[in-house]
Amino acid sequence: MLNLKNKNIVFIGFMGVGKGTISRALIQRTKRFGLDTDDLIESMENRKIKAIFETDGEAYFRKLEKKTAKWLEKNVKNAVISTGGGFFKVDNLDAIGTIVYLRSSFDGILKRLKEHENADLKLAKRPLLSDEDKARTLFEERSSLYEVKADITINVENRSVDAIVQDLITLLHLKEKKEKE
Ligand SMILES: Nc1ncnc2c1ncn2[C@@H]1O[C@H](COP(=O)(O)OP(=O)(O)O)[C@@H](O)[C@H]1O
Ligand SMILES: O=C(O)C1=C[C@@H](OP(=O)(O)O)[C@@H](O)[C@H](O)C1
Repeated sequence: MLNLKNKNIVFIGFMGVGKGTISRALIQRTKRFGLDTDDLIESMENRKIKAIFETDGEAYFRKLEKKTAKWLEKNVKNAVISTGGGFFKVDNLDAIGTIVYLRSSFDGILKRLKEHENADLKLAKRPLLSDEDKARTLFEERSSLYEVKADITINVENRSVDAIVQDLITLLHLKEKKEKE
């Protein structure tokens, strides 16, 4: 069983790359509890992310992410945490846990989202994906930044959820072993 000194495992990466999906699969494998920062924000505000962006704008949403990050650092341990695509910019990311970056190309992410049976819904709930050109620019701006923040980077393009989770567990065990030495 993973110990990692009760550290949280925190997923970062671009919108739609699979943070929620991989985090839920890891929760099943490790029997840890899981949290999602967008879900925490939606319950704190009692409205959807889309409505928050529409009514109060992105800057307000980013403040809520910072507040969530502080709460996680102070109150949560031994959990699997999935985050929104811009959450990685909070000041205290490192203090929340072991950071796992899920990496894919932009086209790989779009292809997957568009193939999904609820594709329209998946795209509509993400305000920053509504304009494909702008989303591509954002992806290019963020790609190297995610990499810098990561303790572990995993390639997820064209790979099954099971294969990704298996790799991740191996890498987490290796990290655990190194930290014990
Ligand atoms: N490895 C994968 N293989 C196939 N489909 C995936 C994989 N990872 C994610 N998906 C699908 O991609 C979509 C976006 O995944 P999601 O976990 O919601 O992304 P995020 O939380 O990063 O925004 C979902 O429809 C999900 O089922
Ligand atoms: O990339 C971003 O800045 C955002 C990603 C979204 O989460 P997902 O990555 O789960 O789509 C959500 O937090 C919000 O729409 C902003």
